[in-house]
Amino acid sequence: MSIQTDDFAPAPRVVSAAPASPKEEAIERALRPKLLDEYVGQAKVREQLEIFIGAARKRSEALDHVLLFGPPGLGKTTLSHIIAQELGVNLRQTSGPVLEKPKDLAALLTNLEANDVLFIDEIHRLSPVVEEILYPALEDYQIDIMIGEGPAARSIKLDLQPFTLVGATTRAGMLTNPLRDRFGIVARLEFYTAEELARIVQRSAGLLNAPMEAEGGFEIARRSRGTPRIANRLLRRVRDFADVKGSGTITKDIANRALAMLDVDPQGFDLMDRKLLEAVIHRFDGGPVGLDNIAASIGEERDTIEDVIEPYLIQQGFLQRTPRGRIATLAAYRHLGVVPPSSAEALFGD
Ligand SMILES: Nc1ncnc2c1ncn2[C@@H]1O[C@H](COP(=O)(O)OP(=O)(O)OP(=O)(O)O)[C@@H](O)[C@H]1O
Ligand SMILES: [Mg+2]
Repeated sequence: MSIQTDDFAPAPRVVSAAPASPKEEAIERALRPKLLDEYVGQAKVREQLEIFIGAARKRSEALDHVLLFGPPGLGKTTLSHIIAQELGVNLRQTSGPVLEKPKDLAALLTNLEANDVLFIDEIHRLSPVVEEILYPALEDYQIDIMIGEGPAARSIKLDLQPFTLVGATTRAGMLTNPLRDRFGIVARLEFYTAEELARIVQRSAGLLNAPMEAEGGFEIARRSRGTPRIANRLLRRVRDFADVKGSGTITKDIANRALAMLDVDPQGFDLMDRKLLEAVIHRFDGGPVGLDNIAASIGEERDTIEDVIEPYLIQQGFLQRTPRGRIATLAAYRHLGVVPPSSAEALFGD
């Protein structure tokens, strides 16, 4: 009998913001809003895009290049699809790490039709040689490609159709300046409010044919770390719980019990969040402590801490990022039921 390595894969973190599996990605696709009107929240970004897309359509021009940035699961990929849909053009999709050689990108670019959208996910991970090709493409819709090899090699210019690049990244800070400067529209996605997430959960429950009371939906929304991907994931787990332990309807009580079983606390924090706060408080006296020390202490990758765990803790005011390292705030002490030292009172008390 062969052993599948999957059997030993660690259980995915229930509130991790990355898609857990190909199956989850398929479900996500089904729940993805297709039009700007169905896209909940991010009012400012939506309003801007509505105007710019409307103008581009009216003039039958390509939309300006768009950079979308923000933590995982907030709707960057969703928005890129919506942009193409609203423009009424094709969407070609790729990602920074996939584009290894200049010719990979050249092939994509030369196949674009007029005003198409090219979506490059994880655009901060483009290799420098590929990025070089992109500059003239973005600016003048032209690329320089090398033909032949050795002494006979020469460079020729190719004209491209006008197109829109939509780049997505969790780390705007890691983009090179010349690349960032070439985006006419830069949109930062923010964490969603509980009310906005409640609307998303309500809509998804409808699509999944899951009976749900409003209060049950709100309980899920409130504990989803401001992230639609997590909201949709928790919804599916709570629905399972409702089917097995209840009558099938997602009530407030069912949601509470299911989320407790999943170790999601009333603040929406999971084990990793609490582990991080506990480490800062107990092992590093509340900080300031550097990222590498935190990473070693909780056995998590630096990048995961910076991209996935920290942003929400910081946004919620449980952690502060200072030049000297991370500091736990009074809210963090209170959340863990630890009496804060006087130094923390002095720093954060009012
Ligand atoms: N504004 C929104 N309204 C409704 N649903 C949303 C919204 N944003 C995201 N979602 C839902 O959340 C899921 C995850 O969103 P998406 O894949 O677009 O995130 P992402 O920002 O691209 O994440 P990553 O950084 O991991 O690529 C989508 O499948 C979609 O169902
Ligand atoms: Mg994405």
